[in-house]
Amino acid sequence: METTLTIPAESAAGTPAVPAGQLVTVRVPATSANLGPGYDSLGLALTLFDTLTVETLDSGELEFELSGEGAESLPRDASHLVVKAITEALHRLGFRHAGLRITADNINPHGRGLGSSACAVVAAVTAANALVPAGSRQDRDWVLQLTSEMEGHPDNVAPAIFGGLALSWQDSDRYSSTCAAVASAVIPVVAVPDFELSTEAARALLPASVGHHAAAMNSGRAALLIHALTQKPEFLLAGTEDYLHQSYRAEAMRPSADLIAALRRAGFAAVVSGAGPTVLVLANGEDQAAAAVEFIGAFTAGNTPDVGWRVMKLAVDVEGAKVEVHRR
Ligand SMILES: Nc1ncnc2c1ncn2[C@@H]1O[C@H](COP(=O)(O)OP(=O)(O)O)[C@@H](O)[C@H]1O
Ligand SMILES: N[C@@H](CCOP(=O)(O)O)C(=O)O
Repeated sequence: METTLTIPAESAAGTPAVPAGQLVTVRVPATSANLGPGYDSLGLALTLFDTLTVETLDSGELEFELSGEGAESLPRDASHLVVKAITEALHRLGFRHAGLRITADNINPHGRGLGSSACAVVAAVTAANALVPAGSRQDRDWVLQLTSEMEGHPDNVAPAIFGGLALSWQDSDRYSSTCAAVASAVIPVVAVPDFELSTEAARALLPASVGHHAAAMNSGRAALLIHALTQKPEFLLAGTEDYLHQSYRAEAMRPSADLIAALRRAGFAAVVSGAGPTVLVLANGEDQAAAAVEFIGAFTAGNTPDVGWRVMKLAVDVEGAKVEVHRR
């Protein structure tokens, strides 16, 4: 999560409010970005979902019903990320709200590298877009532009919007993304530790530039990774080698870095999920996925006794953000 977008106070004057009583629900998948060498460009949607319901009010109030992740700690005012993103999205669409009831069931763990902030802004912007009249609504590319701007990089928001494996890139003022079909043998396994690392802090650890050799090595692996993910999973281990970010961040997530090194030595394609500290294994088939779960259990029991890990065998979500309009 990078950008805080603010609306000038005077711009709200004269802007129509979305009528009260509109009700939409959006379901958005968690995402694992980077996948090793795909820093700020590759991301995979996972079958772990946050659900956001937004109702427009005319009371001027903000009401919150929060459950799951962050229910006790997230702010219950205009500084809540979902409220900020809805407010900004409505502004860009030529509207404002006159009060909101936010009901959020957050399953995606926060600050763990599974794209929770991207999940939140995609849900919010998608909901805002569904709340305005049909003639004012925009397409999913518009959602990609705004949410990438909010996040500062497109690699989480693209798979959260479109589902599947998203390959994203950036021109000076425009984000683009396309999807590739993941081979059915590829099974994502995540090990989520009980400590957090904010994406902002993890990005601050990266150098301003890297050498030509590292860039060349990384290009080769990123190209190989797409082939491995889509057609030849036997190349997943080689294709997930990264030269741009993981080594610089390792000290900030030592237990995760140790687990990844051990998994890779044992032949599993393990990487840092997003900016960490979650560990992602891209398993080649059910047997390897089961073996990865077992390996993680045994390694962490013996080597990271102070860290609690939640290990989940997931699947690739191919639907992306789904919106349901209850009342308009
Ligand atoms: N569903 C949500 N509702 C409100 N704020 C959220 C939500 N999800 C994430 N956030 C905010 O984003 C922060 C995590 O963002 P970030 O550091 O980018 O980690 P992550 O890897 O989980 O995206 C949380 O601490 C919280 O402030
Ligand atoms: N490319 C970004 C991805 C951040 O993902 P998150 O899930 O940790 O927010 C980065 O590596 O900083």
